[in-house]
Amino acid sequence: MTFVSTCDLLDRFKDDARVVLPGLRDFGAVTRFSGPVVTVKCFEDNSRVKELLATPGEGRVLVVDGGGSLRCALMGDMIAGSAVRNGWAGVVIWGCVRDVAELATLPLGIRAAAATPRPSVRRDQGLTGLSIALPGAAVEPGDVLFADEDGIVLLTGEQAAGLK
Ligand SMILES: O=C([O-])CC(=O)C(=O)O
Repeated sequence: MTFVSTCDLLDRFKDDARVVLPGLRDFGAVTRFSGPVVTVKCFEDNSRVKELLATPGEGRVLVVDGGGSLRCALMGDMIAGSAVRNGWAGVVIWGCVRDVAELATLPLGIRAAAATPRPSVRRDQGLTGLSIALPGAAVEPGDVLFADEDGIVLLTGEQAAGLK
């Protein structure tokens, strides 16, 4: 997908573009990324994140509503490496990551609230394909997410299809 800067998107779509509140940090080696959204909602359990990132990403972005938990990490270098091998454009997590030094070397867009060394416990819980939320912005499966140095913006698939 053609990359358009988040500032240009706001100039064009104004209040019709959804902007995630500032605060998610950049952990990957790719700072600018975009793609259609796949959603996960989970809490301190990264079963769905691991599963989905092991399937073909086809340039999509996995958006994880982890409830903002700072108690454990929903992705580390093994799962992020699987995302790279499977062609995901990025992973945006309202929650934590770990293995920060390794994540910084991976050709993947990665945004998360913070880092913590504690892994999550996989109990096979969490749902995919739901309407979820990042701070300040609702996120629907099939939205298109754009991330760059200025922030994270969401458009509907229809709005994004009109960008050329
Ligand atoms: O396995 C996990 O839960 C997270 C992790 O450390 C990795 O992806 O390397």
